[in-house]
Order: sequence, then structure tokens, then C-alpha cells
Amino acid sequence: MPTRLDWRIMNQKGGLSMNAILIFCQEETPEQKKEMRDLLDSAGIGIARVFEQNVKAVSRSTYIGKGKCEEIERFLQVDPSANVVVFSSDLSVMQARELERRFDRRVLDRTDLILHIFLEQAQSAAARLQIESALLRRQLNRLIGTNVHLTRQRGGVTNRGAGEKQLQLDKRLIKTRIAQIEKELARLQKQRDTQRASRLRASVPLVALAGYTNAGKSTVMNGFLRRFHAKDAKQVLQENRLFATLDTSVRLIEQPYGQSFLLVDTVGFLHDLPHELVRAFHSTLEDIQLATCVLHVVDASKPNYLDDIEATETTLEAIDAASIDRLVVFNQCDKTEIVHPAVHASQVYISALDPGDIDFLAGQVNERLFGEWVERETKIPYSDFSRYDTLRQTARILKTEEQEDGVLVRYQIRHRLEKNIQKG
Ligand SMILES: Nc1nc2c(ncn2[C@@H]2O[C@H](COP(=O)(O)OP(=O)(O)OP(=O)(O)O)[C@@H](O)[C@H]2O)c(=O)[nH]1
Ligand SMILES: [Mg+2]
Repeated sequence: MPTRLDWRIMNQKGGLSMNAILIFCQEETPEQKKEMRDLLDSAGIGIARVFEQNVKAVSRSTYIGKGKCEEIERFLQVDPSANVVVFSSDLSVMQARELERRFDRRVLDRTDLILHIFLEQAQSAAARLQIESALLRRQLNRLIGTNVHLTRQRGGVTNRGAGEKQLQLDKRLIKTRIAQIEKELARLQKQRDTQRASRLRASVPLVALAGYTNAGKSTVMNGFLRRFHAKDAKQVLQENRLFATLDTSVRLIEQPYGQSFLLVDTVGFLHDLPHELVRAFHSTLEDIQLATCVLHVVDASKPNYLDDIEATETTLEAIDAASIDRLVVFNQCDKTEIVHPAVHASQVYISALDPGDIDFLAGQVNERLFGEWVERETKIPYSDFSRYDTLRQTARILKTEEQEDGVLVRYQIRHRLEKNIQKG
């Protein structure tokens, strides 16, 4: 809503192109550096210049210290086209404020950047509101104690008194907006609770795709949709971009023999996800908590995939989902030497692009959800058509034999589905 207020982030929506100075501060690994660049790319921000600094003693006011700040300031004078400064590390309120004052530019840290991507791309009302609320809270923190320099950036007001007044007004407007958002979020939460309750009543198990961003969760979902669903089932967006998915999508995966389940695609995780972001993610992650089984999708072709697994596990713990039954799906095996499809204990190796591998994964999921196949025999009286019908839908019929008092049926069924065909 109030674009005027969020001069730090939202004013870019007008179409101004963003060009950044990117500052690495902590001897990041090549993978971490690539991830920062990918995040900027996802946010649609170009890179004018990269500065590197191994900050040993973090400066309380500027993080990187006076010398580095001066070097950057000199660069900004020579090349004023860079209109934003991005830090790979998270900054305190005080540091961000001081750096913005010195550079006379917007300063974004990693969290700002992620929120920025979310704001641009999230579709659902709840996700958008949660992100807006997180952004406004950060903005409010930075405004507290701020003085006239902001007003200078807003359009040349130099009168200190007017600036203070403007600041008070902004703070009040932000607080009012946050209160409005909280109210609206509570209403949406109620709506979601009702939808979930009806889903649970339908007694179809829920399977959640979770994992690091860009691991291939949406591709796995589309694989399932292509394989098991009617042709017009709406596919979800899969893209080589961090945070391609920002809203959850739930689809019914209809399989034979009563093995249908709901599959939910969720937003990707990232390492060191700050608490406020986990909160902003929350509405999209609630589905994971209700899942019977979590498919933790990993990009097995990344050299540092173990770090990704750890980051995902940490986030699952943070949302109280760590105790849910888990299948770790090592995906993108086609880019590696790993033999696929294969399974070792609760680890499955696949390529989501291969329909045969999706079938294999479905088999593993079915076993977790519905148990092993068991072989049974029963006699159904001719008068009990409906039981025979249920049996046909839920079991693999192996043999039927017509007898005087009914049909003798031999069949295979997943043992947890047996209760569905017990004599009524
Ligand atoms: N070669 C190969 N590419 C894959 C495989 N699975 C996914 N991809 C590609 O990897 C990229 C990311 O896939 P997505 O399914 O969008 O990843 P995601 O986990 O949903 O990512 P976010 O929504 O950003 O968290 C896309 O370009 C996919 O085509 C795979 O098994 N093999
Ligand atoms: Mg996705």
C-alpha cells in the first residue's frame, strides 16, 4: 500500500532500474558468493562493482570500517549509476542507518534482499501481507532515532523541524498500517484453518515438498501432476531462479488402488534465514506442519548440498516439523554420477525430469503412507455390490471365483487401506 513510506524498497516498483555495489564482508565461500549473486539476479538488481573485505572486527557503526567506507564513497562519486549498496551480511539498525547516511543510497542487507524478492513475487494475500508487515517493522526500527537526513533524500526539505514532523507522521502511519495488516492476517488465518479442517476431514493424507531453494520441488510436483493427474491439472512454476515459488500450491495426486494423497509445494529455504523471515514465510509453511510425510528435496548436483540439507533441517525444526516422517529425495542425479532411481533406507535418488524416476518415488511415498502390499482373500455375497466396488477401487484384484453364495476374491492391498474395505 503506502509506497511513499517505504522509500527504501517500494519506490523501485515505479520501474527504476537498480544497479548495486555488492559488498562481501566475511570471506564467503564461492557457493555463498554465487548465492548472493543469484539473489540479486532474482531481485532484478544488476551489479556495478563488487567489493571484498574480510571484516575481522565488526564496526558498530558501519560494519566494514572507515577506510572501506571511504573507498566506496570515492567509487560512488566516480560512478554514480550505482543506486543501491548491498551487503552480504546482515546489518544492525544502527549500521544500516549510518551507511545510508554516508553513501546517500539505499543500503540493503541479505534479509532486505530476500524480503524484496518476496514482495515482488508473492501472489497470495497472506504471503504479501506478511512480507509487507516484516518490511514495515524493519523500516520502523530504522526510523526510530533517525533525523533529518531522510527528508533530504525525500526531496530536498532542509528545514529540520519539518523533517522531524514528517518522521513522526511516517512512524504513526507505519504503525497504523501494521495494525491493519495484523487484523487482516488474523482473518485470513481463520479462513485457512477452516479449509484445512475440511481437508483433514476428507482423510486424504498430506505430503509436503520442502527443501532448499532451487532444489527442484516444483519440478517434482509437476512430475507427479503429469504422471497421475488429469491433463488439465494446473502445473506449478518451475524455474532456475532462487525463490521461484513463494506461495504454496496443493494438488490432489490421484493414484490407483486408493493411494491418493494431497501434495503441497512450498517456498524454498535458505541458510541463516533470519527469524523475521521465518515468520513471513509462516503462512506458506503451515502446511508442512500438518503433513503425514515430508519429502525433503535436495539438489544432489551442488557441491555443498550437505550445507543445504542442514539449513533445511534447521528450518524444519524452527517450524516444529522436525518429527514428521521424512523421505530425503536426492534430486538432479542426472547431473551427477549417482545411479538413479535408487533407494537406501529413507533416501531416494532420482531425476525429477525422468517420468520413470517419478514413478519410483511415488512407490516409495505410497509405502510410507499406506504401508506394504498384503495379499488377502474374501468372499463377497452377490447382494453386496457396493463392497465389491470399493474393493475394486482400493485393491489389485488377482483372481475371482464365482461360487454359490458369492464371489471369492483374491487381492493385494496396501495394509493401511484395509480398514476401508472392512465389512460395514
Ligand atoms: N537437470 C535437472 N534439472 C532439474 C531437475 N529438477 C529440477 N531441475 C531444474 O532446476 C531448476 C529449479 O527447479 P524448481 O523445481 O523451480 O526448484 P524449486 O525447488 O521449486 O525452487 P524454489 O521454488 O525457488 O524454491 C529448474 O530450472 C528445473 O528445470 C532434475 O532432476 N534435473
Ligand atoms: Mg518452486
